Amino acid sequence: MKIEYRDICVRLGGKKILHRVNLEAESGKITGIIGPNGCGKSTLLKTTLGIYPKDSGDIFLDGSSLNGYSNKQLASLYGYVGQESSCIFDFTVYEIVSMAVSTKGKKRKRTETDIVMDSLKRLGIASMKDRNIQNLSGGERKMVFIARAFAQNVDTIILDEPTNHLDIRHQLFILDTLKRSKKTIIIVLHDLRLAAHYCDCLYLMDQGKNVCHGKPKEVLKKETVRRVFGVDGFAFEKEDGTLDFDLQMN
Ligand SMILES: Nc1ncnc2c1ncn2[C@@H]1O[C@H](COP(=O)(O)OP(=O)(O)OP(=O)(O)O)[C@@H](O)[C@H]1O
Repeated sequence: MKIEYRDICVRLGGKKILHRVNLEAESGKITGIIGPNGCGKSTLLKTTLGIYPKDSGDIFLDGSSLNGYSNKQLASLYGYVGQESSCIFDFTVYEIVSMAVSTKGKKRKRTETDIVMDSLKRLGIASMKDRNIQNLSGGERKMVFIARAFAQNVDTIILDEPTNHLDIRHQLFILDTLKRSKKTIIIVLHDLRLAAHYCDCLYLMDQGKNVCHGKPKEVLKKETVRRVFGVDGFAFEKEDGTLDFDLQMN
């Protein structure tokens, strides 16, 4: 599915946070959102689910406006993995993931157990199924919430810094899993190396506005990186054709 954010304006606590932000996420591609702390990345994602109301602007799914959809309807359209992965209730990993499996109005060939276990296996955490979510580490919890997004069995997954709390092996594993899924992925990333390597398209934001977008090599140019992040770095193509990011540290 293709998602388009058109001219999204958001005001929070009387302050304008997003100023006519645009974004298009193509079907089956990974679209990354990057930008300094506080520039509005999470706010944009939260408008997708109606967590924050829009002042103006609209979001379209495959060309149809989602204006007027309830938060519940919006939540059923996307898998969402927020920054927070804490849970105050005593649920097992299995129970958390099973909450995403919708039984309403769908004739399913697979049982709830199949769907939950497939999602846990996909994330390599099937052995944790009976553990209390509260007793897991931050990284383990993050994996559970990503498994839950897969169990929802929707075309689009939206993730806010999913690599947060994960060790480097799991960061790569998660991004490889998302890439292989061929779903429409919108992802906020801080690590510009991961953004350059894994994203098909990047949107750079600053101070609640779009700065530029395009292929990682076009966005992560030396001048742009210096202007927006205040550091020296740039994306470059390696011999095998994949992209990397060179951060110069003095
Ligand atoms: N509920 C809220 N009420 C008032 N201001 C808010 C609220 N949520 C976020 N903000 C402000 O909106 C701005 C954008 O925040 P947001 O969390 O979207 O940034 P971000 O780009 O995701 O940052 P980070 O990279 O640090 O996660 C910040 O200045 C933040 O303080």
